[in-house]
Amino acid sequence: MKVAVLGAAGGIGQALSLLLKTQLPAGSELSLYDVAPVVPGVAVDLSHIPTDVKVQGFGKDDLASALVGSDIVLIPAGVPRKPGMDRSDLFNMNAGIVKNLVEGIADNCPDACIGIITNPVNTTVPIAREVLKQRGCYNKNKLFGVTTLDVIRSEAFVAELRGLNPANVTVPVIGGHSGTTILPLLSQVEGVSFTDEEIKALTHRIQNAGTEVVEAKAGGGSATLSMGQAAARFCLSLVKALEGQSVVECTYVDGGSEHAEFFAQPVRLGKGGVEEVLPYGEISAFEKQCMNDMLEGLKGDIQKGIDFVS
Ligand SMILES: NC(=O)C1=CN([C@@H]2O[C@H](COP(=O)(O)OP(=O)(O)OC[C@H]3O[C@@H](n4cnc5c(N)ncnc54)[C@H](O)[C@@H]3O)[C@@H](O)[C@H]2O)C=CC1
Ligand SMILES: O=C([O-])CC(=O)C(=O)O
Repeated sequence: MKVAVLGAAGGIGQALSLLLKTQLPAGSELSLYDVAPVVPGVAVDLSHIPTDVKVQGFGKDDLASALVGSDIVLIPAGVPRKPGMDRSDLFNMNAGIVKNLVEGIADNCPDACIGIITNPVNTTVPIAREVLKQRGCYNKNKLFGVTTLDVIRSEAFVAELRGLNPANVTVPVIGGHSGTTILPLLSQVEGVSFTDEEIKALTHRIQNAGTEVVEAKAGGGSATLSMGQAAARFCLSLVKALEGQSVVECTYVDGGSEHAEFFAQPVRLGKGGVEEVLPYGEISAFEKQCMNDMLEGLKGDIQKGIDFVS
């Protein structure tokens, strides 16, 4: 199994690469690419950890070598938010970065599963689709917006509120990955009930958790460590799936929803990537209202990505 991380020298990239160096199956290869000159050093540093995962670093002119033979490509390359910015404010900087990197994927490892982390995810994933379509190698079962951070935050916050072990808490999160498009299905958390006030407050906290980190970091960036963990969880699920196990994760995918062209919901992963987009089940009246209120915004985010490429 070969996993490439594009943007590997950044805050997310380094945390993610560390987790993958210690948790990928024995015999895997980890390929680290970044335009920052420190990337070979990140690879050397990680290579001193005694696990059976081979790490190689690639600088800005070596994208092709970094990508060739990859089964999974994760993209956390790009600029993070500062206080006062929305994720959509990152579009001007990050849209072109994602477009270029996905062109590289199309040219060098067109069959790889691609996990997009770069914000605004609601828009960068449609950009990736349009690029892959233009290059004639689009497989909707292999393109994912990584929304796992919304899931792990929901698990952490629910467990914290009810004094539970987070390992035993599961919360599906559907929709997109910004503000009100993030829709945690708290009505589906097993064995736990909430008052209407708790539901409102928790939903708001989950939707604004990225901003909570951005403000706490006071200009020093956005979530990197929790995102590293979230991306590692998603990647390791994908590895298991490609090896033949059936695994379910919530992720932002193409074509599985009546609501919007791209939509995050539970997906059964297998050898071919997405095996089945699962129904998200019954939702509460509050969740239905939240969904209706956010759909227009989500569709606008998606269209912006399509327009960028065409
Ligand atoms: N999907 C999600 O849930 C989350 C997404 N993010 C997003 O992830 C992105 C990265 O965040 P951080 O790691 O905190 O930023 P960072 O600034 O620490 O790292 C970004 C890295 O990308 C590299 N880079 C820039 N242009 C590149 C290119 N063309 N090719 C390869 N590498 C390139 C930079 O050199 C840098 O090392 C941001 O867009 C951020 O908004 C952040 C948190 C959660
Ligand atoms: O909020 C941000 O800019 C980064 C992000 O996507 C998150 O932490 O969920």
